[in-house]
Amino acid sequence: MILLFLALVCVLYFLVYIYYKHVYIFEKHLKCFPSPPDIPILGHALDFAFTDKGFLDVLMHYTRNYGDIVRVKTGPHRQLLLISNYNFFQFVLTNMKILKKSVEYRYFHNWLGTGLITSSGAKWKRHRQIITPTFHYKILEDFVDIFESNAKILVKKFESCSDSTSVDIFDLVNLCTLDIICESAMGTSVNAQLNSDSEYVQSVKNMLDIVIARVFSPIKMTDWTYFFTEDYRKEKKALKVIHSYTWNVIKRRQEFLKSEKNENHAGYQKRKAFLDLLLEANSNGEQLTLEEIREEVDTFMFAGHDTTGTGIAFILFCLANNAEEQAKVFMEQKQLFGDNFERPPTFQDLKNMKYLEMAIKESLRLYPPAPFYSRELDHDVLYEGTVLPKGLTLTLFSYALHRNPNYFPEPERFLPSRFQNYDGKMPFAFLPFSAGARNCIGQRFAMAEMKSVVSRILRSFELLPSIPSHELKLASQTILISSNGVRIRFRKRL
Ligand code: HEM
Repeated sequence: MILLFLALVCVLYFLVYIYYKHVYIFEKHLKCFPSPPDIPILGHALDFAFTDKGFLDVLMHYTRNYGDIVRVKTGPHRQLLLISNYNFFQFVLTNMKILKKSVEYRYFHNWLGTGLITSSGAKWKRHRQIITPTFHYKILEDFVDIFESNAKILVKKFESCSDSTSVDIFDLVNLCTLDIICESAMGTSVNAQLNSDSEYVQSVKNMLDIVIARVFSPIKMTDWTYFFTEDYRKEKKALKVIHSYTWNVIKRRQEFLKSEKNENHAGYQKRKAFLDLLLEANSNGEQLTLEEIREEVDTFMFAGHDTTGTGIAFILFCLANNAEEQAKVFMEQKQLFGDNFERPPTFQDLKNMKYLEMAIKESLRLYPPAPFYSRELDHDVLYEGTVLPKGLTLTLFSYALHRNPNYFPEPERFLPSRFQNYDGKMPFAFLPFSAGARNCIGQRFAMAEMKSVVSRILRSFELLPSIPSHELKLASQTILISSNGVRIRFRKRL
């Protein structure tokens, strides 16, 4: 009897504790923020489970109807603030105490370990310091010919469909950017464009699908139920392929760096891949273990391919559907290349592509490859007099921020010239690469790559709208996609 009584007290105590930690504290501090109608325990979870429109549409619906700071209850345990407010973005991104990523990022751990994207605390800080110099302008110059040679293969692919009335460019562009990042990060080629069936390419694709499925599926979210799913087995298989590829490359590059005959070593060029720079940093006493290097190389492979792929696909779509803007970008190419469109661009050429840069920025504003990114509070934080409790997720919804007419008049229009006088004026209104300490370390690389590939394509083709005209159906996976593809048409330039 006493035991039963004690057990009852324990259960009661546990329930009160859960109520206090997950309901009362949040209710007390966050009631000032507007929130859509919800149901007990599940909160707004059903809005996401039963939408036929997708996650992105639900978030946009909340923002349109409840404002630029919305309180969302994604389940019994979790609450988030959905933020598209300028001051709040600035507050979060400049606060050195809000650096921890939200729990969703843990689904990447089996693949990326705790590389830059997923790590936090002392490990993240140390790695960021060691890796930052590898993205210096001087080093990026070496990658220009990788961009050009892979863009040429993409042009060949487009040539084969230049009579077509409508081509879905999304996957083709993504294979190109996978080749580019593989060569830049590891110094090897997976030939994704020429061999999209390769085991490595398929495994990377599978991992992206599996991770996103875990974010949204209640069964796959929890490790012990995920263990019984087909995806668990698929993940194990894919990771075996990906990790053994990365390990093999690391071992080969390590041996090469040790070898005396660097200069004349057949098969290797003088250009250094990111991996070489990390291995060198290691031998200079910076102390990244080989496992940590593996994590970072896989992180580059993940972070550096479908982001730029999406970015390029959407800018091509924007130019195809805005003939006047395309003409301006093309004019700039003519000024730089004269009649010699076959000349490979130099790094200085890329810097001089100012109008193309504005067009890419405008496309990133409308179609940010990372439409939101999140932080989790590991302690209470005070924001404009309100306590934001520990455990709260802050979701920075850059897609909605970019479409706020207060910051960008006529937000739905593609107007590259708005970036002519933009820089520096409102630094927290345009954030495709995030900002502050955890901003995108690869943004200069990404911008150079996107310019280079788009320039190569524009020098080869006039881009036209597809027939019939194509309306994008935007949706959010690990990145922004269009669920019905990104369709345009090509006309070869003579
Ligand atoms: C258009 C292309 C790209 C876009 C839009 C983009 C966007 C972003 C964003 C929004 C973040 C912050 C994510 C967060 O807070 O959770 C980020 C972080 C990061 N990006 Fe990119 N990215 C791009 C290309 C690249 C490339 C090419 C690389 C590598 C070569 C790269 C490597 C990284 C890494 C390592 C981080 C984590 C940085 C840290 O936390 O210290 N990204 N990126």
